[in-house]
Amino acid sequence: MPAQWEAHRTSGSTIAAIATPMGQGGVGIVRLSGPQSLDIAEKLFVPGPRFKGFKAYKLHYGWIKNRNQQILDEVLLAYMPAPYSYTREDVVEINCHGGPAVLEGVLEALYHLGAEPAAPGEFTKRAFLNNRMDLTQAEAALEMINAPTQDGALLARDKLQGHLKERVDSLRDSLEKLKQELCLAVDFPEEDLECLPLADLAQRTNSAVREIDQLLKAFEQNRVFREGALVVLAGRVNAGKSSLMNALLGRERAIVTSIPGTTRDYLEEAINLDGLPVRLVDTAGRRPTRDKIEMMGLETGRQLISRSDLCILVLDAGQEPAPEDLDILEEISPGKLVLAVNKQDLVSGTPGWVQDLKDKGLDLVHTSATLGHGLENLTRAIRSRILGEKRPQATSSLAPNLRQKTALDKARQELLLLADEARQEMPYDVLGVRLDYACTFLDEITGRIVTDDILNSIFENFCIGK
Ligand SMILES: Nc1nc2c(c(=O)[nH]1)N(C=O)[C@@H](CNc1ccc(C(=O)N[C@@H](CCC(=O)O)C(=O)O)cc1)CN2
Ligand SMILES: Nc1nc2c(ncn2[C@@H]2O[C@H](COP(=O)(O)OP(=O)(O)OP(=O)(O)O)[C@@H](O)[C@H]2O)c(=O)[nH]1
Ligand SMILES: [Mg+2]
Repeated sequence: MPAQWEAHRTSGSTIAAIATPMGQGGVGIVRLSGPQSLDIAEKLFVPGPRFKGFKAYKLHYGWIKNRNQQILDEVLLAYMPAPYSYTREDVVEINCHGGPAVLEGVLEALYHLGAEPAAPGEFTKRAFLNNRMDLTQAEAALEMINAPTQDGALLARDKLQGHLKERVDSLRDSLEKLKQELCLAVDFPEEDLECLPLADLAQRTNSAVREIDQLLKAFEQNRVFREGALVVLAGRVNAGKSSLMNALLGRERAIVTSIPGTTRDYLEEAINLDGLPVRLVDTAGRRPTRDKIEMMGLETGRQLISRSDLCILVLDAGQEPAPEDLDILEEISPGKLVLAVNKQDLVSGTPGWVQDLKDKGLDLVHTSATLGHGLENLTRAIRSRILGEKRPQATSSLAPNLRQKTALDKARQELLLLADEARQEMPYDVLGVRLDYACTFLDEITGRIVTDDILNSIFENFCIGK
């Protein structure tokens, strides 16, 4: 462990928090970590008749008292002694009935006996500081909780298991080794050591860059599984955007009326499209307007479209595309566009202009939001526009998160500079400094080098009790 963290480890405080969500549940867990965990829990626990002392990793049946020494709830209690626990400290978990009043009563009693409230992510932070996991694994715990779909969970699992850490560490080790070979040539020039040939250096730098590129590619490919794809419904007023939003969600989320200009602001809802997590956004319908509020809504819509992974242009099958629709057709590349020709129930046959759009090779589906027709085709079109035919490769594509990606970018940049400087035959010690920088950026990913700022920015996103 880096020396700077010794202080944290020996700080000796015992933290407590409710580890399960607030609300009613079958079971709710209150968690303690730190040297006083068992002492504190013991003072509140009234064991059942078969209890013969606290055994590690057993569930002990009994009752728990509140801070006034009244029996509060029937519980199961687990004791996990250091260092074989989640945090590597003594951990006690109290499994209560899952109601907020019970859990708060227990927590209050723990505070009363000297436990301190845990900060967000503090259990996992302690696990990291005590070397039970590296930073990529700590982040994976959060990604697991936030995973919007099962595929997203599989990606988090790979990192939780330490596969990203292994990849980054082995890349770092190869650069470290390269640097040692360079330095040997610098430090003992008189010994006539064979210098590392520049061609070797170039080749090894190159292969490190390629390794980084693979990880960066996985970042892009898997982004939608971590965050959800942004899909925006757009088009002229009254085309049926809000109706389609509701139909896809399966509930009446957005207001629908026959009055053009019903939606003025945007609405966002999360939806799982056959495993693809989507943030579906309904926007204000387009039309010429001087209304200030409506203009603001339209501007918001435009910004959403520009950030979107996919735009669904909703057209009214009974009307030729309006200039506003043609604007969207112009603005957006066909790869990010699906046309939904809606109100299909009101027309018979395929109007000529629809055929023209199809002939242009645009992705087009016929829908009737009110009858619920064409929704599967629309879902399929959205999926295949965003994903192609691929699903995430749960075992082979290790996907860095944004923080990790940013550090990889920086390491890659150093390696490219190194390659450049090697071509200019710069001195070996100059080249060595580039390798040092690259290693430093890789170390930021795993947390071998870490600042308080990095730690805070990671763990402030956790929930309390994790
Ligand atoms: N009740 C409960 N469920 C939970 C957790 C928890 O902390 N408590 N977890 C929390 O995120 C996750 C499981 N992760 C865990 C990771 C390590 C250890 C642990 O005690 N490891 C020890 C002992 C391992 C062993 O006995 O083989 C160790 O690594 O030394 C516990 C949970 C999900 N479910
Ligand atoms: N017959 C038929 N009517 C539809 C269909 N989809 C929507 N409508 C009707 O068209 C009208 C407008 O629907 P909305 O969903 O509010 O349209 P919008 O595009 O959100 O409109 P704005 O919010 O004004 O931009 C409503 O009266 C809907 O009932 C459809 O597929 N078939
Ligand atoms: Mg609407």
